[in-house]
Amino acid sequence: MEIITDISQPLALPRPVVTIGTFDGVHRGHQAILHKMKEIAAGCNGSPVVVTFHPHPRLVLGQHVYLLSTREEKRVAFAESGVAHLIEIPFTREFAKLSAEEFIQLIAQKIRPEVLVIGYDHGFGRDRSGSIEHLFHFGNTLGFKVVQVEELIVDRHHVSSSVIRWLLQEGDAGEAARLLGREYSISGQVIRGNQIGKLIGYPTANLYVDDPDKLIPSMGVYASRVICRGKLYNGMTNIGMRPTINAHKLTIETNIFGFDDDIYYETITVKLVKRIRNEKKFGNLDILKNQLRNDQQTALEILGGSV
Ligand SMILES: Cc1cc2nc3c(=O)[nH]c(=O)nc-3n(C[C@H](O)[C@H](O)[C@H](O)COP(=O)(O)O)c2cc1C
Ligand SMILES: Nc1ncnc2c1ncn2[C@@H]1O[C@H](COP(=O)(O)OP(=O)(O)O)[C@@H](O)[C@H]1O
Repeated sequence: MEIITDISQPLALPRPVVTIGTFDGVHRGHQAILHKMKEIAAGCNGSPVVVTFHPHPRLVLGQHVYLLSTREEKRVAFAESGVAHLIEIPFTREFAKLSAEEFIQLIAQKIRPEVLVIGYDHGFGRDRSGSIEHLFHFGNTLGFKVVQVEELIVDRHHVSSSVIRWLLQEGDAGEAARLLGREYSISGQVIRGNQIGKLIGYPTANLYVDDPDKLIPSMGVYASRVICRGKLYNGMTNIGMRPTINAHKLTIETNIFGFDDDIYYETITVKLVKRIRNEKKFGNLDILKNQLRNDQQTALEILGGSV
């Protein structure tokens, strides 16, 4: 996948079939759009092109939001979905001032789309004032076809980035995964903790998350899967303050099943499968250790397999 971050000059992409959006999470609704785009591109010997923005427009416009995907995660999701060219427009306050018409003219001049595939609620240009009706109109005058993709509903939820954010902030990792089309994942470097994990027989890899805007789901204990050194393991993850050891900082820590090695400063990815319970304050480390044994059992029932 080619990544383009400069559209000051016209691009010469072969028969571009284009979609435009912020695509936070690259969830099942987004995937339906990407699928349609690829299908159309395959039918006309065209190339699937995604136009997105970085940083996320809401962050630039001062409406803070915790995001489902980092820039890198979004890139990986697009590449895996078969996108040929990814155009990441640097989003600035200046850029946000473009009217709907100016924005679409810019896209038409620099990218020359043959087809524009768009979601059901797409708003573009200043204050998202451009609607799908505008697009059909501009398509006619600027010479591209517009295809709209229907809204996707999964388990009675409208699939949208904000619904998935809400589910994760409620701790419902299972339902979030259904809407995302994959488990919600967090990647980071393994850092040192208080060395209590090994002492009680459950070493935990503590994650340092580099991106301050990455959404951290609600505190609690989760059944998880872990990518470590290129392999997938079962595990259990605690997101919390660890009241039992009187710690005061939010940590994300994972006991990886069937694994025993030093992975300090290595990067791992934790995929949250399902929430097991709330974090609690236990009277002593022995009681916590018993609880961890039960958690491991519960996690294995959810994940299937053995330690
Ligand atoms: C699956 C799991 C569940 C946990 N649940 C709790 C909990 O309910 N309460 C708590 O205080 N700490 C909990 N912890 C955190 C432990 O206190 C922590 O792993 C231990 O203090 C080791 O910390 P260290 O990695 O800094 O050495 C949990 C950890 C894991 C992996
Ligand atoms: N099965 C495992 N799961 C997680 N970490 C493991 C495992 N086996 C070994 N380790 C190593 O042990 C470290 C965690 O041990 P722990 O005593 O909890 O130390 P810390 O307090 O520094 O996290 C991890 O960072 C990793 O390097």
